[in-house]
Amino acid sequence: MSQKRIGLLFGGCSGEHEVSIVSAKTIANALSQDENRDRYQVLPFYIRKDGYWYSDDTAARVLESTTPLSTDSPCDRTLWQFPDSAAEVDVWFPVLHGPNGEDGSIQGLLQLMQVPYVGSGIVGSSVGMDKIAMKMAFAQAGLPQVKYEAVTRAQVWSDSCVFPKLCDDIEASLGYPCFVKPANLGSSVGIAKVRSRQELEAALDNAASYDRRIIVEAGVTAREVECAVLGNDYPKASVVGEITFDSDFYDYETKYTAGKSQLFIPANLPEEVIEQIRERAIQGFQAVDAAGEARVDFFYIEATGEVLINEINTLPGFTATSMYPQLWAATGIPLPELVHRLVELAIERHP
Ligand SMILES: Nc1ncnc2c1ncn2[C@@H]1O[C@H](COP(=O)(O)OP(=O)(O)OP(=O)(O)O)[C@@H](O)[C@H]1O
Ligand SMILES: C[C@@H](N)C(=O)O
Ligand SMILES: [Mg+2]
Ligand SMILES: [Mg+2]
Repeated sequence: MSQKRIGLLFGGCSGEHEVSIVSAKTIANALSQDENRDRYQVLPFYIRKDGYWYSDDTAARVLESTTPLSTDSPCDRTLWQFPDSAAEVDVWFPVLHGPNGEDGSIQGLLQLMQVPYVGSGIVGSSVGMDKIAMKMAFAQAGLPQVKYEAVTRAQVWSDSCVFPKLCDDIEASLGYPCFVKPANLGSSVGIAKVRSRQELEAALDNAASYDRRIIVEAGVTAREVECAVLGNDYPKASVVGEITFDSDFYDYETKYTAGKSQLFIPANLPEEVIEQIRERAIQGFQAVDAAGEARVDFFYIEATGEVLINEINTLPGFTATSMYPQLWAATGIPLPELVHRLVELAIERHP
């Protein structure tokens, strides 16, 4: 059996660049472990923060050191010249979180290349990434979620009385605390929990620096639970996991600093709640037309028994503190088997 060449794409023009490198390292190791050693040859492709592609030794060095390349030095290719070895890839494995990687951009490029790629297609990626579009799709599927308002950068950075009126409306409809988020990001980058008018104004201004689309959500006091999904047309849900932490919310530092959060897998929840979460994870996956992999995040409000869908991540993290691989390991699919299945699902979807 000849080895398949897996084009591992990581880095990217995204606020989650650093997380992507760490996730990609985990996946590269898993693709080279056990039976995967005979199945796959990993070709690393690193996308610098300014969009230039690097392969071979340079990409391998970034992966090994988990240190991004500086954008100060010029690249000897143009933005549209891909490394020659890109033509040798049998299956692409994007491990790019956030804008330009999880939002349908790279999926469009890979689709044009006519080479199978892991994960969601263009629609699933873009609808899953944009929290406003995602919530509309979830609402259409009848999935309960928090109350929210959609905002544009133009409203936030307007010269007139539009901005004060916008803040009045948010205060009236959502109250405090509320969460301000760039619509297209992840790892809590650009997210703020706000408790006052002054914080709201600052948070909207900050979110507008990341994205022209912004979402503001009513804050809930809830347990945070996550469920992993795997599959194409017949997706399966993993066991459910819970995250606890002492910080104000599950922010970037809490997510990626060892010891700042605790994961409980499986979550200690009533059986009917677990089943509801697993069912809704699959409904959320299908509502945005996701494929391959996704992690669906929920709020469980213990006092009322409500389960609210928070979001879907169509390119979930694979860092040491990330839930997706741990949820599958606890469900009986160890990491090398998981990445193998993801490659097989890519081939099934793009025969
Ligand atoms: N409406 C809300 N009420 C209470 N807490 C919230 C709310 N929205 C977000 N949070 C807090 O902020 C965290 C990050 O939110 P969210 O999952 O939407 O962001 P993200 O950047 O897409 O994260 P990731 O992709 O890394 O999971 C949540 O895990 C939770 O701790
Ligand atoms: C990578 C990060 N956005 C996650 O959802 O795990
Ligand atoms: Mg997310
Ligand atoms: Mg989340």
